[in-house]
Amino acid sequence: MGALKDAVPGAAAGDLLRGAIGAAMAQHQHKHVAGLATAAAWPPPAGIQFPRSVTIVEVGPRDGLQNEPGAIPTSTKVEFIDRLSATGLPVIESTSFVSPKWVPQLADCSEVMQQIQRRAGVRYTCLTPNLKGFERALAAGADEVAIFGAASEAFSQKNINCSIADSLERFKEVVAAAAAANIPVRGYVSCAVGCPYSGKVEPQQAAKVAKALYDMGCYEISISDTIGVGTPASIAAAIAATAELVPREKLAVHLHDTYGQALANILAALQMGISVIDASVAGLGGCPYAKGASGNVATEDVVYMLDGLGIKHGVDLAKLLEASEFICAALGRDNQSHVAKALQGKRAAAPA
Ligand SMILES: CC(C)(COP(=O)([O-])OP(=O)([O-])OC[C@H]1O[C@@H](n2cnc3c(N)ncnc32)[C@H](O)[C@@H]1OP(=O)([O-])[O-])[C@@H](O)C(=O)NCCC(=O)NCCSC(=O)C[C@@](C)(O)CC(=O)[O-]
Repeated sequence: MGALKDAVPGAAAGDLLRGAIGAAMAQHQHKHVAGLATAAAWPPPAGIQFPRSVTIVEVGPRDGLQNEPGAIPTSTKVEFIDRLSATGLPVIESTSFVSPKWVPQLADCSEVMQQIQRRAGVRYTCLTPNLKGFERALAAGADEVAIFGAASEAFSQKNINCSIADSLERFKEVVAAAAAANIPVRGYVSCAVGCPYSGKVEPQQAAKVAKALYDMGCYEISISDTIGVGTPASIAAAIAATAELVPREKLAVHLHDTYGQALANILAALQMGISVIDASVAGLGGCPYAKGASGNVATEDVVYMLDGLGIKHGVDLAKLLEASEFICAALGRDNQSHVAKALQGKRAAAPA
């Protein structure tokens, strides 16, 4: 928030909190950021291969907001999603249809889905833990839903109040209802390398749950480091074990950055052929039922790294920065993206 206030001399905090950065200011920022080059692309060193293009799944409006301490107006969430839609991001996980008693921050999920301005080519997706959640998501116009299993029994109990086996039975109902409604279902395997309650998770355990989700009909499985304890070695082990049971091209990664390993872990995943990456603008995020978990890898940082690697992603970094500054101002939060901070610093130093 500090950086944005500095960029807008005289702006009252209340103005920033209430909402929209004005269109004129957004244009001004865009012009300045657009003038700041992103990473120059270098060819990969001999013997190292990366995917030619990557799909970024933006989880900021869901994962990023579910753990916020203060109330966030529905209009702020809607504007955040609409700004993200304008960046070229192809998938925006917009909210969760979970119990409002468990995640009060997303209790306005139906209103959010009904009020966003849908942009052609963008998939607006939602988390659904059970049939009730799926039915609500369908009624609210979700393009796609995600079910979220865990590789750790303890986390499954804390997060969705049932065992892994029971969760898989519930998810089958969601997948069947989604198939009948022609809605694609994505699957998460949370705590794929570490659990806040039971510690280290074996790669085979993550792989087993991933296979169960894939076999029941999920079109993609996101291997998730919920508490950000993974390193390139443990993430690679989870991917390798899972890829023995689920086609590699059906795998994604969802990496929190608690220990500052997320970008390194993504690089390892890219080298293993993974081409779908979850990320959260400004590094927002965290699970209310995983104590100590910090935000996801920042989308801006992922975009910058992909640019440097010459990997296509379709996201406009300048517009992403606008969305990122908007939500940080609305939440009164510092931006956790290194790239956002660097670009803000450059902009502040640039002649007017
Ligand atoms: C799964 C439940 C519902 C079980 O919760 P429960 O208490 O065992 O469920 P219940 O069936 O007994 O229902 C309790 C109440 O919730 C209602 N209810 C039940 N379901 C719904 C629904 N879908 N929508 C709205 N309301 C619902 C239900 O109707 C009832 O209402 P009451 O009769 O008391 O008034 C609960 O534990 C829950 O909602 N958990 C979600 C927690 C959550 O969202 N955690 C954060 C997700 S992030 C994550 O998991 C990791 C991920 C995906 O980001 C990947 C990563 O970062 O690693």
